[in-house]
Amino acid sequence: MRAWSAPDVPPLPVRAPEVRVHDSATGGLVELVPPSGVARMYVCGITPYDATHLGHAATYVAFDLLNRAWRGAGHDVRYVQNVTDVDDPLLERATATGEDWVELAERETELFRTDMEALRVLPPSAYVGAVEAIPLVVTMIEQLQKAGAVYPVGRDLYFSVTADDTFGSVSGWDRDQMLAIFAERGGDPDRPGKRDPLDCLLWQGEDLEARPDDPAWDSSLGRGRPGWHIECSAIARDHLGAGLDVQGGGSDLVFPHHEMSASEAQVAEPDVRFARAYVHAGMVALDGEKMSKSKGNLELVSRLRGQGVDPMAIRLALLGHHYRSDWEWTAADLAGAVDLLGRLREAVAAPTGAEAGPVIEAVHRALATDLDAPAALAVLRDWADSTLAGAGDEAGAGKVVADLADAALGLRL
Ligand SMILES: Nc1ncnc2c1ncn2[C@@H]1O[C@H](COS(=O)(=O)NC(=O)[C@@H](N)CS)[C@@H](O)[C@H]1O
Ligand SMILES: [Zn+2]
Repeated sequence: MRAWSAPDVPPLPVRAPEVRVHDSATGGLVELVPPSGVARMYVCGITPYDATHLGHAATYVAFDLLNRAWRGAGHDVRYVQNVTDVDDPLLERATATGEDWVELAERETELFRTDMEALRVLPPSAYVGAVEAIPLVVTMIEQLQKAGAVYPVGRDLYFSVTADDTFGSVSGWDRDQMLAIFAERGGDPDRPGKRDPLDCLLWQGEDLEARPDDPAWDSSLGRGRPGWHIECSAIARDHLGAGLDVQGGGSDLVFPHHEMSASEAQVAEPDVRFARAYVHAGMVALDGEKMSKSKGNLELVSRLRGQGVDPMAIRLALLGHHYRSDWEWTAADLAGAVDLLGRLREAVAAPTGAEAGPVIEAVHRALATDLDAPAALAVLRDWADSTLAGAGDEAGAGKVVADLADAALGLRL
């Protein structure tokens, strides 16, 4: 599947330090020096409807910071992202709005691409849809069958979580916590015939009585469609190989999605840990509740853009919050970002300014420390304030700071 066009990344005169990020599995900071020299990151993509809300945008900007921090430290990055272009929530939305589910997915994926371009998010090297990945999914399920980790319930196939003795190591949750949230996030703990309530769906067999409108594909497993978690295990393994550096997404994916994806991949490739770090972005709320499609409390990037809001002001507002924090989107947030954007642009346009060298070093250090964009913005704001107050006489400082803001933060000033 086509990704989107890449913004240019201006070269900087100095190399950034190696980046350390918080790993959900260990609860600590992990230094992400890619052993293979090429950083490999899988970030879960959208389920293409109600795109691109500001929660989506905040999460993809967060991983864009990691992508840029790796590049700033001199590493190439192989970044893979999926599109969950077949799954229950998408089919339900298509039915509810009377749309063809394929057209809905294509339209919303295209809107997402244009929003990512406007926000200057670097595109993935591979952008893979669940539908196009069905052969990869079937192959991985066949491997899991050989490992004895698959069993049927009716027409469907389930993954047996007891097949993986590291199950639970991504979230660190105990069974009660898992059981409490599993049903809310797509699980079916109470389905009769399952060996363990936490076992998850791998393949949903076609059932023309119960779900006559559902799409289905022929496979060695029979006619059906893939479950959610296995899609990411299979796409990541195929496009990045086992032992990738980061599996990423919003914090609502820690369990069951990333736990199950890792377990399935690890049973398929027992000797290698699926990812060296599991990185999760906080939840953005609106009107007091997490922005979510089911609640419909959404602010869309495209709506703001349609109102003439500069996408760089949207990006700046997102960067003002630490990527792991949960926070509330407000109009005041955006207004503050519009104002700061104006000040930064005025300062970098000044013929001389305060010394740029220390700004590069401080911004790089902030981002290398768990992607601390708010700290990086404070450095830029201080530089702009002193430059606009007439301090410093370094000719060309503005150009250097503008290149830094672009390369490290994706902000085109
Ligand atoms: N309110 C929110 N704040 C921050 N991130 C969010 C929010 N809502 C969703 N996300 C993140 O946005 C990404 C896409 O979410 S999604 O459209 O629901 N799609 C999925 O979660 C699956 N397609 C992943 S394979 C996920 O990483 C999710 O965690
Ligand atoms: Zn995923």
